[in-house]
Amino acid sequence: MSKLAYLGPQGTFCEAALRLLEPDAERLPCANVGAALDAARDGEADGAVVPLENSVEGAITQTLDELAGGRALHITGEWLLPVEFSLLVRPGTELAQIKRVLTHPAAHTQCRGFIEREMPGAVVIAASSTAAAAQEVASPGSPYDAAISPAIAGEYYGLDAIASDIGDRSDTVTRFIKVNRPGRLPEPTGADRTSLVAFLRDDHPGALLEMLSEFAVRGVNLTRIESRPTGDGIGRYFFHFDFEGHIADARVGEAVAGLHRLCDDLRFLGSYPRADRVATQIKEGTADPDFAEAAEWLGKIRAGLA
Ligand SMILES: O=C(O)C(=O)Cc1ccccc1
Repeated sequence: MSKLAYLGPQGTFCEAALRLLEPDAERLPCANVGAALDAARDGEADGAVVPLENSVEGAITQTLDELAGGRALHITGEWLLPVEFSLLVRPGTELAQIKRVLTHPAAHTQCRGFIEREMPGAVVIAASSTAAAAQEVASPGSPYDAAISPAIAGEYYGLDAIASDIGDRSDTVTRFIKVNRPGRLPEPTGADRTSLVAFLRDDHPGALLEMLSEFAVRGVNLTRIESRPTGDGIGRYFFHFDFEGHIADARVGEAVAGLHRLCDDLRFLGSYPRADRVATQIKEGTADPDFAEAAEWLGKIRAGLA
């Protein structure tokens, strides 16, 4: 049975994702995303499940930064799950009494409308996860009045939901990923995604365009691009890319090799089946046989045979 670390404690959205999609796995709750990834790196767990991005709020930046640094991990799977937020309080607390609300920053930004409308005077404080917020609110003498969390966290920690489905949009989905220590890659399925992190060699006009061209000329469709500060001063960035296809595909392999020539450091983050199972559309002239035929043709030219 595999043991998977996740953003805990019990009751997070991350745990719900894990329970749903790997019901037989042993679960290891961790205090934050970094600790979950380290448990996978150190072998304390076989892998980790962490949130990566949200359809409203965008990236979970802690996850992006943790994957870009430290010992390499590979994404081996992804899942898209709807999230629904509840306002949890100790029994007896009323909406009008709420002054201090605790939750994960990604939940805060997705419930801004409700907070402004229903609790305009409340201060929102960041917690490491939605369930950590609920656990804290439930603890004796807590200075916080409410947590924004999944409803199930209320059941675990003995809190009441005084409002449900408080997100600004009802169709919000979160993308969770499973990571493992580098090893055998998942087989190509025809509906795959590849992720990597690119650190530019030097800053010059058109540097980003040069990277994008490696994808464009080979017909590789990007599905996400994100710049993150390197920490080495204003204006210094590295880039996260997600794109369609598997590293085993010729066009993807060649695009990644092209990026490798352009970059100081290129970190491969994995090729894995897409959660939505949408098959990759292959542009004319960019299928594997097209690359093989072109290589054969070039070989003949070089050998003086054509
Ligand atoms: O804190 C959690 O429960 C998480 O799993 C992270 C998160 C927070 C808000 C929306 C989606 C995921």
